[in-house]
Amino acid sequence: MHKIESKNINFYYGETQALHDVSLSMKENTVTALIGPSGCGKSTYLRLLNRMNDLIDNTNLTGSILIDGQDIYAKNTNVDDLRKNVGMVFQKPNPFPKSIFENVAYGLKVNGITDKKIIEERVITSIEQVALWGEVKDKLKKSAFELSGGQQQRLCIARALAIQPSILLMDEPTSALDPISTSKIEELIYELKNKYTIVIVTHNMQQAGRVSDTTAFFYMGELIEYDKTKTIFTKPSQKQTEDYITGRFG
Ligand SMILES: Nc1ncnc2c1ncn2[C@@H]1O[C@H](COP(=O)(O)OP(=O)(O)OP(=O)(O)O)[C@@H](O)[C@H]1O
Repeated sequence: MHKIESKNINFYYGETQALHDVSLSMKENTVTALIGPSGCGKSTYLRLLNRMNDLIDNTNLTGSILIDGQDIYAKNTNVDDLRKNVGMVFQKPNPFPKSIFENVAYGLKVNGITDKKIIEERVITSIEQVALWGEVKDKLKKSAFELSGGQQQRLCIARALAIQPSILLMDEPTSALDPISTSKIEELIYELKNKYTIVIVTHNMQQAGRVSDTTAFFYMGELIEYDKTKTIFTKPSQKQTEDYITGRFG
């Protein structure tokens, strides 16, 4: 069974169809990169996986998305539980105006965890998981805004991990970061796939090549090609994929 299975997805913003008959499935503990030129539907697809598009008015979805075999758009789906299971990290680091500790503890508290010891343990584990502990252990009470952009992004990943998701969605997580921070996040993604299933939108082809097991190439709302990353970058079967990865358009 696939961890994520989407079948015949069509998605509309009002009259505009943003995704056309997309079927895409991902195995557990893998990293999948979504690539393609601007406006091709990558983020739209990503946001369907934790129902973030529900927050936009006048949208319509047909087709089905199963996570662990359950239809996430079924009437009885609890969207809060879904979003706990499917964490998300955005393009720009978006820490809350709170301390480093509170940023990571926040989601736990919102989800009803009150035991201080459990909160502390989870905060520490999550910060360790993103390889940030050494850099922040002496200033957990300081504002998260005092961290560098790269540290803030790792903190946001820790915040997402603290609520123990099994899937992590990342929408261009390094596009606002310098090369050193970017490589730290890439190393982290590589480590995290042992425990999580990761889907990452990236404009950076080298990054897709470095971090992902499989790559999906989207063009104008269609999934043109989906294969092992190595195959996509060395022997794509579609001309459009080849043109894109060789920089002929996009
Ligand atoms: N909130 C929205 N309302 C209306 N149309 C939207 C909305 N968000 C995206 N779209 C449209 O849907 C299409 C796909 O957009 P999407 O953001 O998914 O593409 P993308 O591949 O992620 O692009 P980028 O790489 O530039 O982020 C585009 O035509 C876009 O204009």
